[in-house]
Amino acid sequence: MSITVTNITKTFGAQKALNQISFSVKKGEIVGFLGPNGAGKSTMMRILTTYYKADEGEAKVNGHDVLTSARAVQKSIGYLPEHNPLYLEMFVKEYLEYNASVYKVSKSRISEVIEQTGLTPEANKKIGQLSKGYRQRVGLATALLHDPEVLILDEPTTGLDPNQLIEIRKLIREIGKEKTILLSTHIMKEVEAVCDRVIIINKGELVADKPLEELRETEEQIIEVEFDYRVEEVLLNQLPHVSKVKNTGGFIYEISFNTSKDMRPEVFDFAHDNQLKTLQLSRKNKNLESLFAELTS
Ligand SMILES: Nc1ncnc2c1ncn2[C@@H]1O[C@H](COP(=O)(O)OP(=O)(O)OP(=O)(O)O)[C@@H](O)[C@H]1O
Repeated sequence: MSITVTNITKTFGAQKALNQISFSVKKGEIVGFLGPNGAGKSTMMRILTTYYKADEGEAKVNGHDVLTSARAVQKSIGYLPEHNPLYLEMFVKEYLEYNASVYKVSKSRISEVIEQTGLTPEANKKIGQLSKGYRQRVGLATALLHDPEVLILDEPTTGLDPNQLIEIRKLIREIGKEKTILLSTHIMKEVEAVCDRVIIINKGELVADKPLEELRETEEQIIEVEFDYRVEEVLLNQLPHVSKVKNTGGFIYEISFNTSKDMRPEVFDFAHDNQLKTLQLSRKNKNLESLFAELTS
């Protein structure tokens, strides 16, 4: 395992930012760490990168304990913090050389990461002159300098325009062929585009840990229907394959079914048989977005 987290708890004053969190990340996996604002994502990442100490529990990176072997953990990890701190007055190459000297990294490695992160045309520019997307590349290049096995990326695409977003995601996928990556984000599309697995946390609690493949293959579908009058939920629960019925306001219902068969005609017939009018009817497959909404609302 590249990362193992066991029952980690972290409290700030009276607030529990993380409560008994456990998960692991296998070598070579790209795992999305998803959660609403304040869920505890950055706190978990700071514990893994040895910036914060947990109150309870154990965390290991490449088998090294974050508390007792902090140096070995730092050597194994490349970290791109949420607010990527860069010296805007420095030239790209100069900045990487400066960081390389801290890590005692060879000159040839600097050229390697410049090429790998697509920075070659910008290498002689000042960081302050770069677009946000290229500044993120500088952050990624810095995180990669000492050739760590594990990368921890805290919201790496925040504030990027749609083109830069695609480019950076492509780059992360490329890097992910060789490294283990834990990547935090608010963006579900990002997880779907880049990750093998998703971990969702909400208010410091782990609420889901699922392979993306499982979500893609799910047979669950949700039908949103609006009738012209109130319906008892017990009646809707009698429809075949129903797993859940939820009134989302007014006479609108969200009905979940466990089947790949299109259930819209059944719902339509149900309305007709019960002298109801169907004002609107739509079907969506259960995806990461609906799972996230269900688990964090
Ligand atoms: N150094 C700190 N001192 C006090 N409270 C903190 C500190 N760091 C984090 N917190 C609190 O812990 C909770 C979790 O914060 P964290 O930054 O880990 O969330 P997050 O999931 O990364 O959020 P976001 O998506 O907004 O970046 C928040 O309520 C935050 O205010």
